[in-house]
Amino acid sequence: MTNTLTTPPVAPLLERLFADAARSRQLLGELFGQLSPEERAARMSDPGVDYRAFYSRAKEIHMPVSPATGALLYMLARANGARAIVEFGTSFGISTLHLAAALRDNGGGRLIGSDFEPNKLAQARANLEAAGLADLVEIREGDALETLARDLPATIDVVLLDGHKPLYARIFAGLAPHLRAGSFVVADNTDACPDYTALVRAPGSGYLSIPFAGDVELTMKL
Ligand SMILES: C[S@@+](CC[C@H](N)C(=O)[O-])C[C@H]1O[C@@H](n2cnc3c(N)ncnc32)[C@H](O)[C@@H]1O
Repeated sequence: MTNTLTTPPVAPLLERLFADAARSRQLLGELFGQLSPEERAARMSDPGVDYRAFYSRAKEIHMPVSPATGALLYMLARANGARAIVEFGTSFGISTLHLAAALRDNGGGRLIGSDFEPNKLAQARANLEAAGLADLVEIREGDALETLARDLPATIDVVLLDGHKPLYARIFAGLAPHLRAGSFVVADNTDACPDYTALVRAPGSGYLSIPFAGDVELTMKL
């Protein structure tokens, strides 16, 4: 049985994008090298830090989910029959392509992405066009604290948290009322947001939540 993720045009496009991302990782090292230890710590843990300035300097850098996390996103969205997906942090669209491929194979739906970097928005949209998945995706331009706080689907089946780490708990709080039993939330790089993991792991929170692959948190609404 054929599927969208592992066949052309999506599969070769993802292969190229992951290769581009691996090359851009060196730029990330250089960018972090330009920050003082205090700036580095704040960048990972302070919700009030000027994160927009940092991401502007990182506008050529992909910072994608890993291939394994990408495949997991596709599997989760297929498994729970996702029709509505929200993504905090789209970048060049690598995670978006995995999730939109799942929507296509589920028979359709809507993915709301978010980013504030014009270069990344343009590249992500071009990648979705090239993949034949653009009709399923709306990428909202601006700070996700605002763009993901309005006009959300009544029910959201899958969420990816992958923008500025210290904002996860706030973004999640806005999306949580839309989750249903069986909805999944995947949060990348959660080493940097203990407040978020404490929230979803708390006994009686209404979620089952586990860490895997080092710093990814997988959460299901009970
Ligand atoms: C780690 S990258 C996302 C990678 C993407 N999920 C993928 O797998 O290819 C984080 C992205 O989130 C964006 N971002 C960070 N904080 C944001 C915010 N508050 N609102 C909108 N976008 C944000 C950055 O510009 C950056 O492109």
